[in-house]
Amino acid sequence: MQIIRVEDYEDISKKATEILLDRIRTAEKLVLGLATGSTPVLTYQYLVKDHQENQTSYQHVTSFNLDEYIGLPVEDPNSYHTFMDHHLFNHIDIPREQIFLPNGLADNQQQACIDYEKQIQNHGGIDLQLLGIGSNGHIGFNEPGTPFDSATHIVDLAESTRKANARFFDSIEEVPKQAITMGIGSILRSKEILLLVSGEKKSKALARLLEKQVDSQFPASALHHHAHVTIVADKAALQYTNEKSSVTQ
Ligand SMILES: N[C@@H]1[C@@H](O)[C@H](O)[C@@H](COP(=O)(O)O)O[C@@H]1O
Repeated sequence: MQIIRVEDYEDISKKATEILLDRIRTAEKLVLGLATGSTPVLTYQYLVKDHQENQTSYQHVTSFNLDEYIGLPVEDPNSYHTFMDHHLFNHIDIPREQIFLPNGLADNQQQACIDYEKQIQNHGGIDLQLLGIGSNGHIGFNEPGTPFDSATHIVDLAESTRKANARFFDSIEEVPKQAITMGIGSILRSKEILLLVSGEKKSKALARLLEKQVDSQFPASALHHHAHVTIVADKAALQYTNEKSSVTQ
């Protein structure tokens, strides 16, 4: 696990953009795993800016998002479909048919999970997975207790996760109670993982992750089972961490 320590959120986003652009520009074909939440927003803005200024192309990129709420129409402002269109897909040249998000509206949800997992595999797996982390250690929507070998599945969202995400909705009652998410196993099958952690509110979760105790009650700790994880974190997020030795400045 490589940890890149930077000053602040802006620098996290610049570093993440640099890593992503390196892969996007050098690969002949690339499968990106993408994340929602506030953390990657500025990274997406920088990717869009780069596309406008340097015409970096996404014609050869396929993307799979980590998760989606169950029951929100695709066009709902809070659906992750809308989030991704608004922050990234509407502004770059990725072909629409190469964009995949879990289907939160399927009649047969179990089948939708199986289909999503198959689609990822049919595209040769994810080359680079972008991740954020929840304060309780969730990755994607994999809440504490999720088996580390889980594939795409339906989850009941933790109250703490619904509360944290309520800021995007008019009230907590409107936050869906369920979501469809890539499993921890799906995430671990990615060839490379890039985890972005910003701010004081993630500092305890990051400190716990860097204790290196693997515990299913703390989903992000599964990342210790992966050989190629890069964490880009700012000073505020790293404030409880004494691991200066393993930190690249
Ligand atoms: N499903 C998403 C996660 O993929 C994200 O990593 C997490 C953290 O969000 P934020 O980046 O807003 O702190 O929130 C949501 O629950």
